[in-house]
Amino acid sequence: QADKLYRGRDRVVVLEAGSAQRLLRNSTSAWVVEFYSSWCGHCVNYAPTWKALAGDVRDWELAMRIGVLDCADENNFATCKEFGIHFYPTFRYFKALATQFTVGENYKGPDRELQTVRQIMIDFLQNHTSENKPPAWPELEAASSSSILSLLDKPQKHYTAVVFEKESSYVGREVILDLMQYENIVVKRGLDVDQKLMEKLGINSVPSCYVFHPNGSHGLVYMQKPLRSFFSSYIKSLSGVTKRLSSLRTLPVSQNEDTHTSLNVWKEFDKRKMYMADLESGLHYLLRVELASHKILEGSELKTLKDFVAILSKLFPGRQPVVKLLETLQEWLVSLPLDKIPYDAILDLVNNKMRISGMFLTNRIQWVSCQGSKSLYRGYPCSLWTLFHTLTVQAAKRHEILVNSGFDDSPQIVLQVIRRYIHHFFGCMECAQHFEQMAKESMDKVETLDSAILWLWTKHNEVNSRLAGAPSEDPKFPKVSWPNPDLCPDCHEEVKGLHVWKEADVLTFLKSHYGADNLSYRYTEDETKANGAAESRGREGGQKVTTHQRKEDNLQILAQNTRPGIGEKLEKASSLADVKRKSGDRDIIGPKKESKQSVSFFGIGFSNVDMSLCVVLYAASCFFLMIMYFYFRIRSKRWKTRYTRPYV
Ligand SMILES: Cc1cc2nc3c(=O)[nH]c(=O)nc-3n(C[C@H](O)[C@H](O)[C@H](O)COP(=O)(O)OP(=O)(O)OC[C@H]3O[C@@H](n4cnc5c(N)ncnc54)[C@H](O)[C@@H]3O)c2cc1C
Repeated sequence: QADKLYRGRDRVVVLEAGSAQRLLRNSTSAWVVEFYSSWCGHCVNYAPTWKALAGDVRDWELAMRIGVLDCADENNFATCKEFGIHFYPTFRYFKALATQFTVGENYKGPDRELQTVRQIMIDFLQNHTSENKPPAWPELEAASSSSILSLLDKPQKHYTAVVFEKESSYVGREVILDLMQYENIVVKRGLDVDQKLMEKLGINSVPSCYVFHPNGSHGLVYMQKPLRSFFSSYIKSLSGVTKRLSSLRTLPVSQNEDTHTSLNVWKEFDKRKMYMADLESGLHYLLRVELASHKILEGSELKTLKDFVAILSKLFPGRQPVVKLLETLQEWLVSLPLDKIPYDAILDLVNNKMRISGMFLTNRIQWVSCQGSKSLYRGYPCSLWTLFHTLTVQAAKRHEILVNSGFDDSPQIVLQVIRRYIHHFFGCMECAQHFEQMAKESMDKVETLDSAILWLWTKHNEVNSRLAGAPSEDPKFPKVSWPNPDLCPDCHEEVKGLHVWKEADVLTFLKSHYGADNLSYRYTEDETKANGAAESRGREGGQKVTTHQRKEDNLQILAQNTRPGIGEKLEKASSLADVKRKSGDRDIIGPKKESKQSVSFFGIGFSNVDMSLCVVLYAASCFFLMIMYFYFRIRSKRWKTRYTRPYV
């Protein structure tokens, strides 16, 4: 709990999967919610502003509440998907008294400064119609001159404070909301347009505050500075103006004080190694959370997904079930004659259909070399960098595989696909913008696959130096130029007292660090499955093996399960794949050795399940033949005795 970005005392309501919809629907207050991700550096950096805003408008909570929802928390994945959150942070407004589920309205302010957000909150409150405006809300519209004049020399039950200001000013409305939970006071907003009224009350400058006392006296209040805080605190200090008791028992501030007791046990690791648990956890997040937030994929998004999965299927140095899953997904995407794909169909394939056939990717997050000293640090972006570096290294080692698989011979091929992935799908929008800027400057100049490895390394170091010292930096893992001398002494040199990188040595180091041989399978979901991994390390050798018969089954099952129209096309895709297979148009890369789980006869691959079925069928047919044999033997004996019995 201590390492969460937001806590109850921050006055921000921490929404969770179970509470979000319930609190946001039919609420008597409007809401502004930040959907954030604890791995997103910008969200971490912005947290102090969001907390400060929540503290600043704490008296407005009967009209508007400030919430947060952590989309990096596994429990909230589905909820963030329901709200259609693609990028972090995303700010959404929710109107009060909404009877239906809504995904809210996007924040459209020019910046995210505290004051701008506060003013847009007021605009949003004023956008409520008479039907969805709770009766307890104060009036934010300017009062008419006549209603203000009617207060003169007339005793009332309570104070009335009028903040005179320009039409464009927000001070009056802010003071009204600051005082909305106080009794014995009504605050109104007056505009400086009625010069006669202004002269009558002796107001020469705006904003100014004019107070009508219960005893009928009234007068202009002298303020040292005409600021919201000065007006509000003066009015709150008037004798008899007190906070309503019911307001003191405010709405629940946060549900999360006692929840989230996830016990993150520190995992010891070797910083010289790469961990499969990081790669698989990152891949799980990428496929099941980041991409899954896009309901339908089409156009350049779909093309990017296809290319990215194709690169992964050729270069991911994973365990066999994972590699098979990627290969099958790639084949499925390629053979699909659709220009739009509902992402749920992909999820169904990955989560259900493939699993039946033994293709499997963990659905648990286990950060090892990407774990942070607190849960708000590191994690997914660290695993994504690791994956990207691995792909550039694998591309250089296994270039011919890419070319044989129909990729163009460009040395930038992997970098360009990574660039498009980041542009379309990476949840941290600011990160994507920075990366695009770097790519625009120099990615096109990359001329060899080795320089692609070095390009990514250089750019990653640029990001490291930009982020050094930022609040998102994990103190236990400071952002430094990498690899440091401790990791790679050969990579460093001094020329005339100045540090220089020895790029040839850096390249050798990167190839070794991000090579499949440097992968540790410790902490993977089932370490025993690592024998599959040892086999798949042979992928660096890049040999062809047989493909999966189950792909066609998957397509057929999917065809039955998806929408009409898409179903038909999926069936066609199935037969297309069949034609492709018969014509020998296949080029799937797999383990060097034939795995224990896959046996090949006449170019057709059989899994353990296939083999077991064969054995069962074989045994059943033997059994059946035996029964037939004995049956006919007994019949023939009876027949013989009947016909050979002598006549009497
Ligand atoms: C494409 C991309 C762009 C990003 N842009 C931003 C941004 O603009 N602003 C922001 O706040 N956050 C950004 N992030 C996130 C940020 O870079 C870090 O990933 C995050 O802060 C977690 O940092 P970390 O300490 O885990 O190390 P990371 O920087 O994530 O590095 C992960 C691991 O890679 C290795 N490594 C470090 N440097 C290099 C290198 N130069 N070459 C090869 N390997 C290396 C180390 O083993 C390190 O532990 C971006 C992430 C990605 C994937």
